[in-house]
Amino acid sequence: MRPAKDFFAPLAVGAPAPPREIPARPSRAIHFFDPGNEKMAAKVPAMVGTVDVLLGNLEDAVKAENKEKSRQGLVDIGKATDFGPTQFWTRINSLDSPWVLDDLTTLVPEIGHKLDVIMVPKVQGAEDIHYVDRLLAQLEAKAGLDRPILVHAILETARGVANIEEICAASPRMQGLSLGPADLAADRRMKTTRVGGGHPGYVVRQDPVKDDLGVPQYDAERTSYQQDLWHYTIARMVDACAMHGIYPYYGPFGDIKDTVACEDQFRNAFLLGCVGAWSLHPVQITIANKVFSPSVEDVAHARRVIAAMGDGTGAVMIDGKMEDDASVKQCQVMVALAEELAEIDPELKKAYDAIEVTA
Ligand SMILES: CC(=O)SCCNC(=O)CCNC(=O)[C@H](O)C(C)(C)COP(=O)(O)OP(=O)(O)OC[C@H]1O[C@@H](n2cnc3c(N)ncnc32)[C@H](O)[C@@H]1OP(=O)(O)O
Ligand SMILES: O=CC(=O)O
Ligand SMILES: [Mg+2]
Repeated sequence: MRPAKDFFAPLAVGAPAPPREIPARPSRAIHFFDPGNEKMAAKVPAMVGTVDVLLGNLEDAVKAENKEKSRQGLVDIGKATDFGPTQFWTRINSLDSPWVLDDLTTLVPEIGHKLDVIMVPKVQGAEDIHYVDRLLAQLEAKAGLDRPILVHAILETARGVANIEEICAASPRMQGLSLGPADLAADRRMKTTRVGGGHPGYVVRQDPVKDDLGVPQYDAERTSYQQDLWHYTIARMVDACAMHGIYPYYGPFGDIKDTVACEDQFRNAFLLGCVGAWSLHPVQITIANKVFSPSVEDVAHARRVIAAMGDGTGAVMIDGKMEDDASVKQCQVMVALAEELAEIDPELKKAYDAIEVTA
């Protein structure tokens, strides 16, 4: 552990100072594309401004023989594109792969000035972040960058989950965490075969009804409810991120055609405290933008509570419900997010501005 006095010092002579605080930037959808896939890459310039984060993926889903092509494709896109309000991220190959060193030593000098965040997969513990942190500082210094590149870790190993707090605290560059349900399921030896989402076998069943003599009727019809496989891990991730002032994200939802279940999964994550989710296909951008933007009804209610609560202390009744210091704080979270999103999304701004705050 670095002593507190050294925590914010650059890790290489000439490297930019690490951030003291991670700014809250809209990142409802982190949209994945393969920069080596000509069809996908060609769509990227037109996606600027329609999605909060564009992420050039170099890791899983890119075939081994295409790794160099995708890396070069990312360099070309990074150089040629003006990203405007959209953040530009990449997911590098895993730290134990033969490609990651070339990923970092190529990307930082070539397009480091454009990259906002580097996503690191399969992070196991603080030592992985320390490695990336030092190497980035050296490369940034060599490239003469004046702004540090932030680091985002994917939570996709059992060890990573066990070490979650130390990962969040490992560097002032840490921007956030994403849940990686596919790799995590494999690493935990969960008996699933999907990329995120639920499972029809993971249920809680109603107790058997009893007959008039009190005998349980095991064969009688019973209600069962599918449960959320990811609840524990998302909640753990949200707490760790909140504690460290960084941002939690739900990861991939692989059933592209099941837009309804994708929306449910994203909304569960939003309600639990995540700020965004991955989009693997353009159709998922629309879902994420909708789900991770507070609804007009929620913003209207939140503004009403804030107005009624005056200095934020005490208790009031609104529509038969008690509101007090704790509920007004939740309302402030909602309104702060709405204001942040309104700055970059004219449609949302119009909708939020049209709200009339009633007594
Ligand atoms: C577990 C994990 O690690 S998840 C993260 C890694 N995985 C990924 O990054 C996957 C990214 N997404 C993809 O590779 C693709 O979307 C697939 C393979 C899932 C589906 O691709 P397709 O079968 O081509 O989908 P579909 O036919 O619906 O595509 C429609 C159009 O959208 C384009 N498109 C599809 N996905 C994307 C994308 N992510 N970004 C930009 N454009 C896309 C297609 O090129 C196609 O273009 P066209 O109309 O000019 O032909
Ligand atoms: O990389 C993501 C995952 O789910 O695995
Ligand atoms: Mg993965």
